[in-house]
Amino acid sequence: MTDYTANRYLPIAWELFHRDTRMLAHKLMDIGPFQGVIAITRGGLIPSSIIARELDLRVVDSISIISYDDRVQGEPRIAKDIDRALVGDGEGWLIIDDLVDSGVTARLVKAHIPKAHLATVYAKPKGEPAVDTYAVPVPQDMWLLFPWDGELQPNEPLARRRG
Ligand SMILES: O=P(O)(O)OC[C@H]1O[C@H](OP(=O)(O)OP(=O)(O)O)[C@H](O)[C@@H]1O
Repeated sequence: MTDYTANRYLPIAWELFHRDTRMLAHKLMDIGPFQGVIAITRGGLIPSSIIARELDLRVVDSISIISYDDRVQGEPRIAKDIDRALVGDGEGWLIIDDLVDSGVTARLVKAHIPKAHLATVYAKPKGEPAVDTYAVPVPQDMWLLFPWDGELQPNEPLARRRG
């Protein structure tokens, strides 16, 4: 039997990503107000921009966590920290990422900025408990292919692919 599981990508188009992020914005409107956004780079940068626009927030900071090397998870580390003088313990701040998968990144950031509200657009079951709010659940074994990570090219039907 053909093994197609190696290709279980779920492509997310720009329009769908924008719609799902706006869905998250609606949920966050019921939870706020917030005073600023912290993007978890790099995946959190684009949703942070959309969320900041929808929630009319003008102050945006970022934190960079490096934990994957070509899809293999290693020890997570902070490559770029927040402005602590601005953010403090995170009270009233919103942390945004595109996806929570294993939850490693979200747990590290929550421990680092404990009072902030952490939200993701997409959430896999293992990572779901690590975030405060998310918009769309996705199966653990699917790889989300975000629009900035892919390009249009011809492909084979799933039934003809080999792993
Ligand atoms: O729940 P986890 O298992 O920690 O995975 C989720 C993290 O993985 C992705 O980032 P990635 O490390 O691929 O970096 P990038 O956003 O810079 O591409 C994603 O943007 C999250 O930050």
